[in-house]
Amino acid sequence: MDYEPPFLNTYKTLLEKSLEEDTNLYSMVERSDDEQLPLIDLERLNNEEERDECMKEISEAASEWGFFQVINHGISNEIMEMMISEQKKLFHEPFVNKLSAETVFNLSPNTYRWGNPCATNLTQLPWLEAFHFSLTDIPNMEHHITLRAKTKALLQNSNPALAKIRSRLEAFATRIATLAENLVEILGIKVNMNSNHFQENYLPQSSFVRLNRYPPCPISSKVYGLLPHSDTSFITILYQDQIGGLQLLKDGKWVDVKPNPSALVVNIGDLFQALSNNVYKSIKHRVVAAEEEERFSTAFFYCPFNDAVIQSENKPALYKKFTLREYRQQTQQDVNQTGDKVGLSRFVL
Ligand SMILES: O=C(O)CCC(=O)C(=O)O
Ligand SMILES: [Fe+2]
Repeated sequence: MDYEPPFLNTYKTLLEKSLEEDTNLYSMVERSDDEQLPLIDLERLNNEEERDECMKEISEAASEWGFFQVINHGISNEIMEMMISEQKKLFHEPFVNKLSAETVFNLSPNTYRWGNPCATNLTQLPWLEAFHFSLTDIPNMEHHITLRAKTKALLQNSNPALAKIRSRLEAFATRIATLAENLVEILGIKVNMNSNHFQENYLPQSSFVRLNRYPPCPISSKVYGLLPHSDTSFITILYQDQIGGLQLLKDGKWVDVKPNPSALVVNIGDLFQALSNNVYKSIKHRVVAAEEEERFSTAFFYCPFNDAVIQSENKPALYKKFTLREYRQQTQQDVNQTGDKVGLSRFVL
């Protein structure tokens, strides 16, 4: 198919080396079938009698699981379906169009990514392609298109999916940012932050929307769809299609996050774990590669601006204060040197 990134060709040497070993990546840590991820009905926040109980469930899920699902979250099925269908069209554009999207649409470098050019063995190779959009890039896409009005027809012919996705991204990001703001405010109250803390200190202009596609994978027991990781964000909100594959680590076992068409998955990121002094947990998660079917997910990473200072009000503080910029520099350095991001443990006092 002309839209598939050339995984097999590009990573031929890695594949040949590792195929000789008879390992199954997923049998190394046990899976748990009996754990049920909390499912929270946000409609209850609008009911005076149930509001407090609902807030309590949200913060308990964030500290016990670091993950929960929400329904009645205010983002209509229509918005989600339009986003996903546009996302599909985008990923089904010829591979060369996806590669040239950054230049044509004036996007930040590394918006489109696939695989891992630094992988030295198969376990470091995510079987994934993604568009990682900075929120500040989305309006610029329009600007750029307008500026090049004369060539617009040409652009739309060569890459109609990207020309159209801007409005879908905007509708999705605006609504999901409101949900993120409501959730962090609720979570913040439970760890003694005043209700405007996020608005006053972090103005989240540097949030991201990430569109993920997991291509069918002929060697699905040997690679991850997405490697085990924690998110850097305050919180992440994710919509996944019905294929399944997302798993989170709980008490040393991998737990499936079963798809639910009405639910969004919320998880705590590293920054909120630090800000809450470990009350809330940024939990490792991964995606299992699937053999037959492609899988789509859409993630919103609620992040502060780069110079925002992350420091907990709770005493005694467990982490040094740091800025998001410092955190990113450290994790990048660790990834380059060790292949792993290391993360918050670098900032422990
Ligand atoms: O695709 C998924 O289900 C998870 C995606 C994810 O964890 C991420 O993009 O950080
Ligand atoms: Fe993630």
